[in-house]
Amino acid sequence: MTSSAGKIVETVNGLHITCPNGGSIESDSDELKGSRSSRQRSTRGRTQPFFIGVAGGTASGKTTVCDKIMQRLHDQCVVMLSQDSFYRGLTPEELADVASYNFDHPDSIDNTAVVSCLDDLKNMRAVDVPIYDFTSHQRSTEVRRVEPADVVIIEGILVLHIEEIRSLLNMKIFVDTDDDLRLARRIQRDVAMRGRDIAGVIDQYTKFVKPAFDTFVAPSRKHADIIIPWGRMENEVAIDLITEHIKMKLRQPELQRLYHNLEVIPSNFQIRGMHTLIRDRTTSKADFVFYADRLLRLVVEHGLGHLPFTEKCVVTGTGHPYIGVDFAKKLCGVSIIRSGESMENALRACCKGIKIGKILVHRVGDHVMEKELIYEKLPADIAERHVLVMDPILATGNSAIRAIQVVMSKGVDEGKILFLSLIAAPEGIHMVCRKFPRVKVITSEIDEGIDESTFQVVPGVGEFGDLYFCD
Ligand SMILES: Nc1nc2c(ncn2[C@@H]2O[C@H](COP(=O)(O)OP(=O)(O)OP(=O)(O)O)[C@@H](O)[C@H]2O)c(=O)[nH]1
Ligand SMILES: O=P(O)(O)OC[C@H]1O[C@H](OP(=O)(O)OP(=O)(O)O)[C@H](O)[C@@H]1O
Ligand SMILES: O=c1cc[nH]c(=O)[nH]1
Repeated sequence: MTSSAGKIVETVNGLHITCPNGGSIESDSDELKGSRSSRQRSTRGRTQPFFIGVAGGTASGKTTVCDKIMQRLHDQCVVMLSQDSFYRGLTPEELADVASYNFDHPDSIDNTAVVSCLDDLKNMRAVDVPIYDFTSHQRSTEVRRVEPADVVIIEGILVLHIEEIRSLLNMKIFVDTDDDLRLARRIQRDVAMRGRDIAGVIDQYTKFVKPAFDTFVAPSRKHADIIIPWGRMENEVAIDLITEHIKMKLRQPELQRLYHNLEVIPSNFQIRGMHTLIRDRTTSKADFVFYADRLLRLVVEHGLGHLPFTEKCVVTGTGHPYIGVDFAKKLCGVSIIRSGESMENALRACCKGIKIGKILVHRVGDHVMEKELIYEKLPADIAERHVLVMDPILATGNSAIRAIQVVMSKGVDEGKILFLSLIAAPEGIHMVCRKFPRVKVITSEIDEGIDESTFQVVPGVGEFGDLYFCD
């Protein structure tokens, strides 16, 4: 099946998706609503899984919570690891006096192996996970092969206690179950499944399990994003909320999962159509400017939506009150010369009489990475304002970083800066979002990357300034 625009490769919900080179496009309709460019990149290149850590005291129900999350995420590729698999095997001396061995101390686990395993999965490499035998207190000679997945869940009493593990997690869960109930379950389980007797279990609990819970496990609760009350009743509402959040995260472009300060305007076919026009090298200058202006207006409106507001009540033409909001006061724009100036009209059209400053940066000699300030003209009272820094193209991120540094050097708080762009490369997003975690970075599409020799965004548009300003 073909169309004049190219080969039709998918039909989704009645919508035909065309791809000139006949390449494949994923057919999930939710993806179509998201950023197609970023999705194309992620299906071709590496994506990172979503990491969930589930901690809680012994026999708190961590495994059940993980199983339930996995069941609800049945349409995703999910793998589960247990910190227990990484227990160190006991030496002959330790085995000789196993009753004195503290299995609940962080040192009993090979944390280097846990972190290396998570690192491999993060880089989409398969791993061999040890198999631990609770009866012999030894690792088996066999291993379990775990393939990379969209979601990786790791559970264990100490996963939130260990900083190196914690720092890899996108979501941290603590399962909170009554101590009495946990002890009762522990006795039942260790006798039935781990070859222990009741007296031995209680002795181990009093000597090691309870003190370690109080010292390491319970305090790690403060690192949790979510604490799930668990126990006699299984908390289905919590499981639903958690899985909905994970599904939402998985639908987001990968970079948005990494950076809370990155915002990609929700796409639709109207926006995709305008992007197609400005990216088409055969588009006339007049059309390029027309559609770029429309898109820039959307970016600016979206940016303004991130400013603080106050509640305001007005009386409508019917004499009834309408409870609404009042726009933020004290803002200004700063355009990065030259391309950033293309956004000034959009900002003025939205905010009548807004002050707009300008910054000109230039690369230092042949150093693409280093930008020096050539010129700046900023409102004298900029420190009291919210600042919208504007540049349609975020490529390496060096211009944006230099401009943000200049604005901050005038006393503007990082949290009061928004960076607005039309097209952003992942390289620039990493640079800016990492360096300024409190600057909100807003863009309408994320492209594949930067050409290493020209430093242009790919697929990009080309030289935005030339296309917009030159005949
Ligand atoms: N006696 C003994 N205990 C061990 C050994 N290895 C681990 N443990 C115990 O195993 C416990 C960790 O497993 P739990 O968190 O209870 O297991 P779980 O099945 O994940 O628990 P839930 O899913 O929350 O019910 C620690 O409290 C250790 O005391 C061992 O070789 N011998
Ligand atoms: O993220 P970076 O790698 O710094 O690149 C982005 C910058 O490059 C472009 O400007 P250019 O230097 O081409 O000047 P122009 O605006 O005058 O076209 C663009 O408008 C940005 O300012
Ligand atoms: O692709 C690019 C990169 C920087 N500046 C542009 O105008 N385009």
